[in-house]
Amino acid sequence: MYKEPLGVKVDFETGIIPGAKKSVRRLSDMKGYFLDEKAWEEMVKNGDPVVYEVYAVEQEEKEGDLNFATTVLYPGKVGKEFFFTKGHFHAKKDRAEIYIALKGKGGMLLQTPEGEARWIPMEPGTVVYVPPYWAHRTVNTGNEPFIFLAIYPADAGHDYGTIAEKGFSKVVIEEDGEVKVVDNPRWKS
Ligand SMILES: O=P(O)(O)OC[C@H]1O[C@](O)(CO)[C@@H](O)[C@@H]1O
Ligand SMILES: [Fe+2]
Repeated sequence: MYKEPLGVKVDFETGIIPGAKKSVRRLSDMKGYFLDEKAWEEMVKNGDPVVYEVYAVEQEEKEGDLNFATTVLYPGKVGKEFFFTKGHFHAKKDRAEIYIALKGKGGMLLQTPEGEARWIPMEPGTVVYVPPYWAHRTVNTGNEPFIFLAIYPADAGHDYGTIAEKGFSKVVIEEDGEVKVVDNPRWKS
């Protein structure tokens, strides 16, 4: 009747959670996500790098329960665009989430269903509150792995479709040696 409590030690240096389910996203898993399609194709041909790894401790999809996961988002760029996670709305759209940055440098792009975007820079210790209804994507703007912990309702689910199709209204690029958050030229609301 009662579930067993759990204490695990997250390795803040590597992001590894012992016993967690690991998934790996390579660049080839992210077709259509980056603006520079030629650069994407070249990089997929030349080694198809791992963009990020997720270590997840997940429960049954029931209201009231919680999941947690670390993500190790590697440094890199496709063209001018920094490596990022796919990004998603929650399938249950009104579910919120908390992110805690552990290592490296990056940020989070958030967006309403109408396409209003926000950028929140993240460094170790930054806690980000993702309110209900906001899509969210993390971006590595540094040159070492960007590692963070996410805590989310077990019944939140993932809706990747909208973002896969339309992307975010902003993109995070490097220009003149600077990190810039600019309008996505391909965005259509
Ligand atoms: O699910 P995405 O967009 O690939 O991003 C990965 C991260 O987001 C989560 O889905 C939580 O929002 C985690 O599994 C992981 O921390
Ligand atoms: Fe989420």
